[in-house]
Amino acid sequence: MGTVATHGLGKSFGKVQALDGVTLDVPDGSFFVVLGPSGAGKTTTLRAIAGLEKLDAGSVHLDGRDATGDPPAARDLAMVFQNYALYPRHTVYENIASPLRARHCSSSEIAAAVERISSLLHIERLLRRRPAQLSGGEMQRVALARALVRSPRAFLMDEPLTNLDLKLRVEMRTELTRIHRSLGATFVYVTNDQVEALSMADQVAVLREGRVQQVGTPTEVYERPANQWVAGFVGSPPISLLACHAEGDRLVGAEGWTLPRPRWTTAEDGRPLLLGLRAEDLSVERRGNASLPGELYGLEPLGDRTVVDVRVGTEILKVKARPTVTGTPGERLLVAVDLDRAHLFDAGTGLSLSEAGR
Ligand SMILES: Nc1ncnc2c1ncn2[C@@H]1O[C@H](COP(=O)(O)OP(=O)(O)OP(=O)(O)O)[C@@H](O)[C@H]1O
Repeated sequence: MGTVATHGLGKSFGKVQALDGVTLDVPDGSFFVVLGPSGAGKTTTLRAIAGLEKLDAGSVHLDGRDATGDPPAARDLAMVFQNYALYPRHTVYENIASPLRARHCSSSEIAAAVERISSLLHIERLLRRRPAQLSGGEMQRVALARALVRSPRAFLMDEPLTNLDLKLRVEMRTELTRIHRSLGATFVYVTNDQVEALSMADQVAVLREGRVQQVGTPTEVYERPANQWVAGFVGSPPISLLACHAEGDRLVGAEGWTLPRPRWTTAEDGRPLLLGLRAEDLSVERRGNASLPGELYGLEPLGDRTVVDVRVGTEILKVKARPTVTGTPGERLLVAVDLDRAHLFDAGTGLSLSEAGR
C-alpha cells in the first residue's frame, strides 16, 4: 500500500502564507504531480508530507492512518531532490547500495536490489565505475537508482529533472514514466514545468499561492480548466483570453467583434466574460467563412509548426499553423474559431462557465 493524503494543510512563514488549506488524495501506485509556479508552495507541501515541516493546520494520512505527528523516519517515505551528490570515492554499485547498507540489509538482499534497479535504469555496465568516470546523464541515472533502490511507502520527488539539459530531460521523462510503471510505486512529483506534468502524471494538482486550484487527469486540466488562471498556466503557447459579454444569440467582444453564442453558454446577457481560445482551436484564413477579423502581428516558427500572432483590436491571439505559413505583418486576416472547444470564464471571479452546459 502507498496512499498519501493531506487534509487542509496550513503553513505560514512570517507573513507569507505558503500553504492555505491544501487537500490532496494520492491513490496507491499513482504518478501524482503537484504543478505550480515558483513560490506556489509545492516544496512546502512535499516537506509537510515527509514530516520535515511543522504545520499550523491540517493533517497528513499515510495508508489511511493519521501520521501528522510521526517523525520523518517513521513515515517510510523517500525524498528525491534536484541535486544529487554521489559519493565520489565509492563505485556506482556502492553508491546505489548505500541506502540499503544504512538499513542493515544483508549482502544478498543488497545485491539483488542493486541488480534489479540498475537493470531497470539500464546502468548495469556502469556498476564498477566511480562518479568521475560518468557523463552527466549517467550520473543522473545512478542518483535516481540510489533513490529508487529502496521500496518505501511512496517516493516524494522535488523537481528531480531540473538540472538536466533539455534533451536529457525529455529522455528522462519517458524513462521515469516507464520506471514508475515497472515499480508500481506511488510517486508524488513536484514541478513547475507543465509539459513534464502533462506528459507523466496520472493526476495533476495545480497549486497557486498555497491553494489547490484543480485536481484532475492531464486531459481534464488541459481541456476543462477550472478557472482562468489554470487555463493560462497549462498549455503552450498560452491560451488567448478575450474580453466579451453575451448578447442574445451573440458573443460581443470588447474590441467590437461578434461570434455566435456557443450553445453551451449559461452566462446571462451583459455579464463580463473572458473567452478562452487555445492556439490549436484557431486557424488562420485569408478568405472563407472565418469569424474574428484581425491583422498579422508576427510569426513564430517552431520547426514542426508556426505560431501566428494575430492582433484583434488591442489583443493578440496565438494561432497554431502549418510550418509553411507565410505572411507580412499588418496583413488583414480572419481567424476561424472552433467554438465547441472554446472556454468561457467569469471575468470577475475567473471561474469557468463552460462546464455546466457542455
Ligand atoms: N523556510 C522558509 N522561510 C521563509 N519562507 C519560506 C520558507 N520556505 C518557503 N518559504 C516561502 O513559502 C512560499 C512557498 O515556498 P515553496 O518553496 O513551497 O514554493 P515552491 O512552489 O516549491 O517554489 P519553487 O518552485 O520556487 O521551489 C514562498 O513564498 C517561499 O518564499
